[in-house]
Amino acid sequence: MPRFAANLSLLFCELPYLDRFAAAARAGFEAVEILFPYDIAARDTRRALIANGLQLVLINAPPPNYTGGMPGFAALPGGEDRFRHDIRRVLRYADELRAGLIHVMAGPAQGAAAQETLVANLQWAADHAPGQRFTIEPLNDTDQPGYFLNDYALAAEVLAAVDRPNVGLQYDAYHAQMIHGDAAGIWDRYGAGAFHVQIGAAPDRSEPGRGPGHGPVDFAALFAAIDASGYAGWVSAEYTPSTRRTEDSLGWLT
Ligand SMILES: O=C(O)C(=O)[C@@H](O)CO
Ligand SMILES: [Mg+2]
Repeated sequence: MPRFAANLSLLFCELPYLDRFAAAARAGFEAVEILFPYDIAARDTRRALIANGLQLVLINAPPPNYTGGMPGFAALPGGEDRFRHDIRRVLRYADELRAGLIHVMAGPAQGAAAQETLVANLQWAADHAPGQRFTIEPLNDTDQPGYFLNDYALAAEVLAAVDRPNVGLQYDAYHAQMIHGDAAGIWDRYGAGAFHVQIGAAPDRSEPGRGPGHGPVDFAALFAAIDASGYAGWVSAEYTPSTRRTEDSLGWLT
């Protein structure tokens, strides 16, 4: 079985932010990810991680976005100065929190200029922080209308153009299923070399499971394919629990 991490921006949200760490540890997780930790002093998040023996796998950049704002702007021509400013800021957080991965969000954009901007921004980030690993993730059009990176083939094209060893794919079974209707096929085609994996059922983005209320993805088969591919990173549970308490949604772990 893969090593599973908990996304604390979606899991354990029935608890205040700083209490989610202990809840994740109690549930057996050894690693977590946090999409936007920027409203909280990094030292408080760091303390919660250490107190609960947790590793931080990933944070998102550039902030702030997503909670009502723009979902990133790395692909927006003209936003380069702001991009660099925000990457510098997110690097300070990543450093203090020992976040292994930074997810760079492309934002709403279209066309060749957007693609060139995204590639150039990612190259700048990769060269500016060669010891840091960055990811990009295709997001589906229903959740993120107009988002530039909305397809796995496009992500592969962007990564080939960026051509840096510290920039890689963030595969999310939920988005892969929503975009292409075939989460397993997308893993088989694009999973090799992925830096990070996230999971959630589609279309309802609930806990991994199959059938009524969850959708068609066979997660046991997907986990086997991920293991067989040699992927050694974390597989992060990024879903909205269908149960009131997150721990009651964790049956899929066993
Ligand atoms: O929406 C997702 O899926 C993500 O992984 C997020 O990082 C976007 O904020
Ligand atoms: Mg995701």
